[in-house]
Amino acid sequence: MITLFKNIKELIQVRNETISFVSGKNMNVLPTIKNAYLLVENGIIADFGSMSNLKSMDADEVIDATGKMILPTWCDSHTHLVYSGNRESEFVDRIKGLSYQEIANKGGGILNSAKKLQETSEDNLYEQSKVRLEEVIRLGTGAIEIKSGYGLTLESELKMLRVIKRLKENYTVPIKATFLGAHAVPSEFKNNKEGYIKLLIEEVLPQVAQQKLAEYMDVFCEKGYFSVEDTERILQAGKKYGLTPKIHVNQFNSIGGVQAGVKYKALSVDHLEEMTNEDIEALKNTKTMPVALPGCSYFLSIPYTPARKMIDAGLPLALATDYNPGSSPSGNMNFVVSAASVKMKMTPEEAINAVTINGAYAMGLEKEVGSITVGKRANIILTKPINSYGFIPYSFGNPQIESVYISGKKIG
Ligand SMILES: N=CN[C@@H](CCC(=O)O)C(=O)O
Ligand SMILES: [Zn+2]
Repeated sequence: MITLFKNIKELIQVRNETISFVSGKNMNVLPTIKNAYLLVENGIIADFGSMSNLKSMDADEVIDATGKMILPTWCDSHTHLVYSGNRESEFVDRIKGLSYQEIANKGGGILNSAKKLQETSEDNLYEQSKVRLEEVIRLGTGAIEIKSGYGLTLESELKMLRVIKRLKENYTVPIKATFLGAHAVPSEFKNNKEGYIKLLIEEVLPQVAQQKLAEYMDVFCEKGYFSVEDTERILQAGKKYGLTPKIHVNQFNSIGGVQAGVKYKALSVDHLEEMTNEDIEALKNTKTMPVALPGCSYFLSIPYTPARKMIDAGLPLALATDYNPGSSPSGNMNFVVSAASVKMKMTPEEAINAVTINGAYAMGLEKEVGSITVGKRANIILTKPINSYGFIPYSFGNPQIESVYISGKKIG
């Protein structure tokens, strides 16, 4: 099957070769071709270039993209999309003045979601999760990472990971699974965190690895959750099973989680709302991708990751939704692009690089998605007629996507 997209007003994020990620000043460089064509063969990008170089050919399908733009789909490298129910009542509690931490201390928060998930059947959890996955694909997400971490028992963590596996089997978007057993200390272990860590290391991790249910592992390294020492122990245990870390750090406090991530060669360190100069220094010249989650900052009214300071210091940055019921109940990457520009002062070029090539790297998918490159999957966004790609962050809340193609097939 050959599909030709022709007369594309601007083809965005074109890279002749696969690159890992962009950092510092290069984040402000977004290569494009104006008046372009894109050729897709059997779901893979086969060719692209300027319309003036298009040779005559027999395509099975020709799509005239006059006035419209094409970009690679968004790469959402941090989500908790598999969850049960919602936490709307906590949202109302926060409106009335309680903080996220106060709600968590009262047994709400992650523990509230864990209780709901434990009481939900695997089939029902799958049904709830697939609705969210389909929704975010329609919003332009074409590769996604999903974490466990609302199970907090052997049985329920495995249940979550099996749901992620079923999503992988039934959808063609690339999905990466992350084991986040160390998301919170369950109430049964309230005064025995050590017991829970032992359970994770000695019982849950070996099962996750044996059943090949995750590519990555995560720890919520934060005051009141898991200390740097706990984090290092858990990462060390996961390393034995070949699980690469992608960790939650510096959401509320800078306690050394960034340094632990770098030490254990984490693929990414995520959140980073609180960053010291030492944290920024620690990330320099490493392969660990910093990931900012502006939806969480927006929803919890906490600081935004200091993107300007980090990029100006030469670091790369990826952006993701953190889609979860407590701190970011939205998987809309278009909002993330906009919030990054409006609130974090990232240029449209920086924001688009952060949600495409850098996002792909942050989940180990940079060879498959994240740019318009021959040989990559044809996971692409066709915009409505717009004047420039800067219109996407500018027109916040107004969808500029006309259609989404996954492996060359139009969705919906
Ligand atoms: N901070 C830790 N975990 C999630 C939120 C979990 C929740 O509140 O349910 C996050 O990334 O924001
Ligand atoms: Zn998260």
